[in-house]
Amino acid sequence: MEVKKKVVGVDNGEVIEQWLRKHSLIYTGATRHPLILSIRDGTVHLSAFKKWLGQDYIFVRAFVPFVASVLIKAWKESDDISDVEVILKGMAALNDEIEWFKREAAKWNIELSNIVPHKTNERYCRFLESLMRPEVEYTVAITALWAIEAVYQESFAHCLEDGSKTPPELRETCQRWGNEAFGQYCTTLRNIANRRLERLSGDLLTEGYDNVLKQAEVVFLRVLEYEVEFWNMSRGDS
Ligand SMILES: Cc1ncc(CNC=O)c(N)n1
Repeated sequence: MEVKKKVVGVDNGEVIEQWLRKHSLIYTGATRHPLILSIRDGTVHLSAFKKWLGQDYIFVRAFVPFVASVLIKAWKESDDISDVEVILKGMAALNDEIEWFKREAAKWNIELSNIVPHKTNERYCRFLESLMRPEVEYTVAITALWAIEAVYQESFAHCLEDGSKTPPELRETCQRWGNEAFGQYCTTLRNIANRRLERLSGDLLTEGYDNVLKQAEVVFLRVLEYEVEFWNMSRGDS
């Protein structure tokens, strides 16, 4: 039996909000990357956009089994049955997304079957694979899922804000992740992650509680690093 002790009277705010303050530099690096800023100001090189599109299709194909693994963890470990439904809706959206990638690639004359995964992409996909292991706690995995989605949501929403000069032919791409419903999905994921992380913060006597909290923070930071590298790769910096 798990022994738990909730610390009362201690409230440092929500864990993720604390991390966002603590790691704001790297978070901004991932969500306001020069590639995103160039889309927003209309100076983006279409070669960079096309490179991103082809590589991201490969990434998303690997992302599907990762999300499936989070779904399994939610089913096994979550204290709230609605988590499974939230993740299932996310998976359903990925089904549409894969079809969208195929249509978008055809529009740009990109042959998806010929795309060779870039080293940076392979590293990120291997990282996802490491998070699929059963030993990785649900709390850690859902934190990663939130972070991965949030970076895209914040990045592409920025390209749609008033005053942005995003080229018309790229607006649909920005809409895909920058739209309100996707923003809502990310907020729901963050709430789930916060709920799980806060439970850990309170569970002083649960064995390894601080360990899982640390693991989740490290995974959050790794996601941000991989996202920055992914943008860099698309610009041809690596
Ligand atoms: C590299 C990367 N990060 C996050 C996302 C957004 N999630 C699913 O589409 C993505 N497509 N690609």
